[in-house]
Amino acid sequence: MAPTAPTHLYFITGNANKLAEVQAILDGVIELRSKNVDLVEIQGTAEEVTIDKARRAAAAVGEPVLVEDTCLCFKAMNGLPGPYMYEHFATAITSLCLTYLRKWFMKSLGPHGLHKMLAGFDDKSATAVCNFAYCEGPDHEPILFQGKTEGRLVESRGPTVFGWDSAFEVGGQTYAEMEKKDKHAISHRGRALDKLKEWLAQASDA
Ligand SMILES: O=c1nc[nH]c2c1ncn2[C@H]1C[C@H](O)[C@@H](COP(=O)(O)OP(=O)(O)OP(=O)(O)O)O1
Ligand SMILES: [Mg+2]
Repeated sequence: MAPTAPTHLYFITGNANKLAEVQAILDGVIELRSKNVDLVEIQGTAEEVTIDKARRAAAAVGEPVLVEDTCLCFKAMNGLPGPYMYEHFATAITSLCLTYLRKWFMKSLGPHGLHKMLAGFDDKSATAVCNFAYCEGPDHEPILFQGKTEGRLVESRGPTVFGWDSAFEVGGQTYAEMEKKDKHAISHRGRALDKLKEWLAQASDA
């Protein structure tokens, strides 16, 4: 059965900053309700984690749901152990990184210390990747919407309200230094939600 456009969506998150951004970006597009459901996050690639999370959320809520998973990836670290080891390294890092490492890094280094992660590397480039998954309800296949933004890891500049916003620079400004609407116009989250909006528009025409 082809997925149909929902009239409302439950955005399942425990992160208040994400919720505020998603509400702002989807304002006037769809009725967004929020719910914090404690969901088990499996180990796997970012895409697998998000799709599985959407399935669990739909089963728990019994309504159309949206979930999101964000990660910040560093080119220097991926490239490090060479092409052969890369596969093993990347798999191990992806699964570990997703659930524990990135939170551990954020907690122990904080936004002010985050740049130290790449202290030994010349390449400071980083990619912010956002995966949203929409699931119409229990027993429906989730649909994935991905957005990516290239930037670099810098010493913290701007307010340290949201995760690594003050340490991720795009076009000369950190996310934290940008007006919210300017961040949304180029952010990983804004880009992923552009795809969701496009899908919603098409699905409601169909
Ligand atoms: O635009 C962003 N700007 C700066 N930092 C960000 C952003 N988006 C996520 N982050 C940070 C917050 C969290 O410390 C970490 C993992 O995010 P992530 O695991 O997806 O979120 P979470 O577990 O806090 O919420 P949820 O309940 O939706 O899974 O990345
Ligand atoms: Mg999470």
